[in-house]
Formats: sequence, structure tokens, C-alpha cells
Amino acid sequence: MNLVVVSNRVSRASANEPMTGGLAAALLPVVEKSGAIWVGSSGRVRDGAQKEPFAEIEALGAGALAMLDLPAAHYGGYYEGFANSALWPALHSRTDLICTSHDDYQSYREVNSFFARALLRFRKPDTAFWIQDYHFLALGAELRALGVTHPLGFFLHTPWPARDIFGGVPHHRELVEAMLAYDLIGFQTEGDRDNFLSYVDGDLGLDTTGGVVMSRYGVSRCAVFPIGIDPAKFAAHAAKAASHPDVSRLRRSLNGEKLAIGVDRVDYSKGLVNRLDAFDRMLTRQPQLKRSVSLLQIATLSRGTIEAYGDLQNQLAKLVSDINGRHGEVDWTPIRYLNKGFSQTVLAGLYRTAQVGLVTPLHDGMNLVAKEYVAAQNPVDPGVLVLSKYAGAANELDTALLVNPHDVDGMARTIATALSMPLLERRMRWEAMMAKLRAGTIQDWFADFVEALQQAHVVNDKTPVETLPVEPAVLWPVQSLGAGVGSRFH
Ligand SMILES: O=P(O)(O)OC[C@H]1O[C@H](O[C@H]2O[C@H](CO)[C@@H](O)[C@H](O)[C@H]2O)[C@H](O)[C@@H](O)[C@@H]1O
Ligand SMILES: O=c1ccn([C@@H]2O[C@H](COP(=O)(O)OP(=O)(O)O)[C@@H](O)[C@H]2O)c(=O)[nH]1
Repeated sequence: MNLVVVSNRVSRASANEPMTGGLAAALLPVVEKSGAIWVGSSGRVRDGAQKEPFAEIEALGAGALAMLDLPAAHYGGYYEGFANSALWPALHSRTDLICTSHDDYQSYREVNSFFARALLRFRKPDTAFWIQDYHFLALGAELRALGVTHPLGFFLHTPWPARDIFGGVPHHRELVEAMLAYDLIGFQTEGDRDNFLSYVDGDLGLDTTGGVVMSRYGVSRCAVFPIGIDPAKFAAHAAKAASHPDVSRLRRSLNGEKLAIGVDRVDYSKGLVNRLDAFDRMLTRQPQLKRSVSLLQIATLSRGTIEAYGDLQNQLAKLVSDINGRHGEVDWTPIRYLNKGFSQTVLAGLYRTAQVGLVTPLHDGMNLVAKEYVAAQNPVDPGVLVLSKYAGAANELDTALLVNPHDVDGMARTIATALSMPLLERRMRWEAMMAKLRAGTIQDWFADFVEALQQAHVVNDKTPVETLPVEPAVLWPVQSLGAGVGSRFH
């Protein structure tokens, strides 16, 4: 099979450069190895009609990386507008932050259609297209409209919200109808899949028994594929990184003091304000902890041209300065707040230096930082993960200290508990989490999805729409299919 993977953001970063976001970070090593063609945005725009849509096509491992310059007239409306000011807030249950226009929607559809036309050049008889994320909900339908009958898979990296929340997105119905052009629709968690099916059932009136939906496009299967990491790679990076100047300087600067670490894009979904408030509250309620613990918050700037993101950057800078001003001493600063990125090799060393990992999003599709923090720990003296119950990762990492990110007092108490947790309990919790990470790696995620996509399309091919029986679960017993594909597949 010839696999074409499509995502808005692509990466060719080496292990020595920072990654922008979990999608590109996760895909790079597996796409590189698979020999797939990875198609995405170059991050640049072009005016007017393009004769040659790809700015660059270059080798990537055993395959290729193809980057498109997007139409200048539509890029802003597509990326900053509809994708990140309508879909992103709604998918993270923040419909109050939706700020979009009909023009944005038109641009979103134009860019989906532009990608579809560009993808035709990669179509071979045995090609399968695997489309990533909310930027391309309608790309499958655009490909079908161009006559593409190949397997089409889609994976959503973000949460899918409750039915009435998605109903707050302008053109929500058209978008979900378009999604049914995909043979396979993958989600991070069962909750996300169930929310999607509840929309399809309630708003579109389609049968969703067994996670299978029949529409004018044929059959779409909805399933769960929690994205993973390569835990062995992070463990190896962490063991080696101690000698890296950034890591050794951090260690020296701590003078025996404990460290809590947070690593996030500056995004309202990440719960950074509540996290800083919780750290502040802990120092206020338990002043004896001053000088015995500090917080390193790596906060990489993201989507800064969008007002909600710019406002958050300002709010966070002010909050950090306020907390440091109140609790700091001439020779002690409670929060080190850095708006810059680090390579994953250095990050692994920073994770390992910290006795507590703080991952407290209000909503998050998965959150790979949570998994990376665990994988980077020293097995004989592991740190403690404090994890929001609203991160997709909490489904697997259920022996972390789970918190409600809206309960600032509760988080303050939990951070203090993490700091004083006995070694035996830390080891037991960590070993249970490592077992989960080893059982669902990024390589497994990739292989499971591709295998399921092939199976889903076989069923679609063999089953013309008019001959489908009324009960799709009879046609397609999901449990037995799942058993054949692997235990992570549900
Ligand atoms: O490309 P950007 O606009 O700079 O944003 C970065 C990425 O953010 C989101 O990442 C998601 O994917 C991760 C991996 O599955 C997951 O762990 C995390 O919870 C998600 O937020 C977004 O979905 C990507 O498309 C962006 O590239
Ligand atoms: O300085 C940094 C900060 C983050 N990351 C990577 O960015 C990804 C963030 O993914 P996550 O799923 O946690 O969140 P997202 O940003 O995708 O919402 C992780 O793989 C991190 O290792 C990085 O390489 N350097």
C-alpha cells in the first residue's frame, strides 16, 4: 500500500530542535520510517493561481515530505479564522471564544478543496489517504467529489465535545456530513467517539449502532486510537541529557531545591492560569515550602495573531510577575517562565530533573507531554505526574495524581502531596504508567490505524450502498473486527 498522510503542520525537525505541537512531533518518526508521503502546509502563502502547488518536495526517511504554499487570499480565514477561532474553541468546549465569519468558512472550504486537488498527483491504484485533524474535516468529501474511491481515513487529535457544544460551530451540520466521506474516523478516547456518534445520531438522524454510520458515502467506522509516544526513546534521551549544558545548569541552580515542571503551548485549553494560581496558593497556604520548591514553566508561544492567544500571553506574563513579586526573595524566584522551545533531547533531561510534572489542561485531546514526562523518569527515583482528568492521557495514565483543573485549592493540595510522596508509592504509580506507555506506543498507533483503514475500505468496497442491510452491526460486527486488529483497537 502507498500511504499518503496529510496534516496542516508538518515537521522535518531533528531530535535537536524543538517541535511545534504534538501532532507533528508524533508523526515525524513514524512517517519517516514508514516510507509514506507526508503532505502539509509550508507555512507560506502565494498569490494567484499556482501552476505547481508544491513549494518543496524532499526526501524524508524512506518516504517524502511535500509542502504546499497555500492560497494567500484564504490562508488567514482558514488557519486563524475557521480552524483556530471556530473549530478549536468549540472542540475544547469554549464556544464563548468562537469568533468567525462566513468568509472564514469559505476560506476553510477553499483550502480543503485546494489540498484535495493537490493530492491527486499522489493517487496510485494502491494509495490510501490518511488525513489528520480538524483543519481538514471536509477534505475527504472534496476528494470523493473529485472521483477518488481510495481508502480515506481521518484522525482527530483534539477532543470532540458534547453534541450541543459542537452545534455552536457555524455550518456544523455540513461539516459532520462531509466527515462521513471517510471510511474510518479515529478519536483519542471513547468519550470523544461517543460524543461524535451522539451528534450523528441526534442531529443527522443516522443509525450509529456499533460505531458504524451509513450515509450517502457508504459506511464510516468510528473507533478509538489513543496516540502514544516512543517511551524507550525518551528514556534513552533522559539518561543521556544530564550532561547537556541546559540540564546541568538547571540542576546546579536548584541547590537541592525540588522542581515542578510544566511544558505547554500558550493556549487557553492548557489551563495555565489555574496552574499558576494553584502554585501561588500552595506557597501562600504552606509558606514553609518557599525555597524548597520552584516551578519551571516552559510556555512556547502559539497562534499569537489570534486575539484570545495574545490576551492570554499578556495575562500569563502579568500573573507570573505578580506571583514572583509577592513570594520571591533576593536570592529565590518561585517561577521560571520561559517563552522558548527546547529540543526533545533536552526536554527529556528537564523532565527527569523535576520531581513533579504538572499537566493540567481544561481540555486536551491527549497531551503527549504527560506521557513524555513519565517515560523520562529515573526508574529508581521517579517523579510524580499531576494530571488533569480532562486530558485524553488520563484514560491511560490513571495512576497519576488526577486533578480537577477548575479546583485551584485541590490542585494546590495535590502538588504538595506529590512533593512529599514516599519512594515506594512513586515507584508503584510510575511502573503502572510505564506499562501503559509500553503497551500503546506511537508505532502501535500508526500500525493499528493503517490496518483498520485497510479493513474498513474492504468492507466499503464490497458493499454497495443499496444492498446494505438495515442493521449495520450485523453487516460489520465491530468487536470481532477489533479482536483481529489488536487489543488497543476498540
Ligand atoms: O499547529 P499549531 O496550530 O501550532 O498547533 C499545534 C498542534 O496542536 C494540537 O495538537 C494536538 O495533537 C496532539 C497529538 O495527538 C495531542 O496530544 C494534543 O492534545 C492536541 O492538542 C493540534 O491538534 C495539532 O493539529 C497542532 O499541530
Ligand atoms: O519546547 C518544547 C515544547 C514542546 N515540545 C513538544 O511538543 C509536543 C507537545 O504536544 P502535546 O500533545 O503535549 O500538546 P499540543 O501542543 O500538541 O497541544 C510534545 O511532543 C513536546 O515534546 C518540544 O519539542 N519542545
